[in-house]
Amino acid sequence: MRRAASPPPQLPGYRYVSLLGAGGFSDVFLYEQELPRRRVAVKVLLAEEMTAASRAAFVAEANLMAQLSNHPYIVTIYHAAVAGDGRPYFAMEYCSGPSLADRYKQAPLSVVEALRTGVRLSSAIVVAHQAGILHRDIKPANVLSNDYGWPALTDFGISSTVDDELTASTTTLAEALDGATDGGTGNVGLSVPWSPPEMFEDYPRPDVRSDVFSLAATLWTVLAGQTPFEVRGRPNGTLDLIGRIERGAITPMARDDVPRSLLTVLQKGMSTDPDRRFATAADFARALQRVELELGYARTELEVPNLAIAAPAPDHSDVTGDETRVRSVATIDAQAGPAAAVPPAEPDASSGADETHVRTVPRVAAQSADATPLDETVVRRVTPVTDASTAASETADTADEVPSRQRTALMVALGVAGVLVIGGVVAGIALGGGLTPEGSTSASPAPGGTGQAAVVPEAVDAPRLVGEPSFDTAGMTFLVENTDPVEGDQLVWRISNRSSGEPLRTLDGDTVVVEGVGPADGVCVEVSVRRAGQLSAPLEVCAA
Ligand SMILES: Nc1ncnc2c1ncn2[C@@H]1O[C@H](COP(=O)(O)OP(=O)(O)OP(=O)(O)O)[C@@H](O)[C@H]1O
Repeated sequence: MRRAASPPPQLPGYRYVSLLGAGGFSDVFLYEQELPRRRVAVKVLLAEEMTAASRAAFVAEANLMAQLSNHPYIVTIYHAAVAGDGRPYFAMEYCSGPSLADRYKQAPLSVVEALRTGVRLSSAIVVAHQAGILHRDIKPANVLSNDYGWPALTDFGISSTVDDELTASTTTLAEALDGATDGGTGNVGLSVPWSPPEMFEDYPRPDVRSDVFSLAATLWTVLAGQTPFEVRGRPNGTLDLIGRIERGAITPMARDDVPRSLLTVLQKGMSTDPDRRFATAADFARALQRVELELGYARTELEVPNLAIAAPAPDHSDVTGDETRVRSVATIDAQAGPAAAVPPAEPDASSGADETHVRTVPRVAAQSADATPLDETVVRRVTPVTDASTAASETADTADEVPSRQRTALMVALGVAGVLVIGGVVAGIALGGGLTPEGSTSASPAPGGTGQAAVVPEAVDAPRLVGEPSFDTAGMTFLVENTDPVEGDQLVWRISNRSSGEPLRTLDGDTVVVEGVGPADGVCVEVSVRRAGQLSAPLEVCAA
């Protein structure tokens, strides 16, 4: 149940106009800024939520949004301060149009608009992921629209959640259910309809694919006019929804103008198994673009500044045989930037096909997608990886560590205004780059807007290769050694040059086996030591 709004604070330089909405921890008001004169939305933390943790989370939300604010499809933050009554607030772009939730409840979106919106939102998500930020609460209500009708992603309140805040707002599932028995309109379960199944684990490990799921579920919702796991005429309480989400029981779309290819893309985006989803939001966007081309619509550009994303090989995996084959999408142009972005490492044509290249990647600063020379030494972007994020990437091989879904033990954290949050710290992410050298500085700040103090850890030595890689029917095999082991260390690896979004796997032992890889496949593997959430510089082993 929505509470009464708090009184709007007196803000020097701003004149209060009206209430825009009341959230769980904050109110949002419309003000008129005097200079420059414009309308702004001001989000104010509630007086009763002024714990250190809530304040930190609030500041973190402002910082995360500010970090992404230049993006055309992310709400712009203008200013943050503390009001005279002691409440922190931030002023942001006023989005005068309806949210996607308002829209779809009025009438489902047309296919062309859903596609365009999907690509635009994907670009916002790509940029967030590139900066190491998972949104974690993508849903129609968090997609506002501005004066031009463009979508504007907002509400990074969950993204910035820190441990303390979760502690402060954690309750049991039973308590949560009290407020969420009506299929997504309850006080607590508002985000359940768009949440991926991994969020219902005892120890959720969301990663970029979790945001892909929520994005696909959001598009499904605006097309269907209802959430994807809701069944009209049947109970749609939180447990009903969670059960269907875990089973992947998407309710068939009750309209016949949505092409099968689009349904297939959205279904793939909502796969129960994260490995079966699109690996990145960019991949998801490309699939939507292919549908646009298939239908003869103009392709919506993916607005990802200064980042060239190589065109995928034509991907027909998400279309079925009885439909029009889609054309592959050309390379998404980089915005004007200082230099070309760094393509994935190519096998060196000058070297023998059977040669195996082994090199330790030097410690480098994280690089934005610009100005990186294509030389032999450093050829990949590096993005921040936190312990939570790296764990998040380990979908396959951490099953032993993660108890199976035990709903009775499931603890549910209540986020702002009924958002269901399950999980711990802000999840940073690894996206399309190499493993992050521990201690490297980052062009894109790590998800440091969490309100947590930055810690500069001790350097962790890269592992070393023992002997030479060998190849047999199993694939490529090689041995690595943690040269300076500390209790709790783990070796982690992933293929580094195949596509963005390759999962990071924990090595059980010291032998890396890359299945199905032959000596001439040009596959590179990076191996790092993970210690207390930090990764060493990677050892890179390439079959080229
Ligand atoms: N920039 C904005 N322009 C216009 N309206 C806004 C803006 N930001 C938020 N609102 C409105 O204010 C209300 C609350 O905003 P928001 O969702 O960010 O708060 P919250 O406390 O995080 O809520 P929730 O618990 O739903 O996440 C919503 O109805 C939203 O539509």
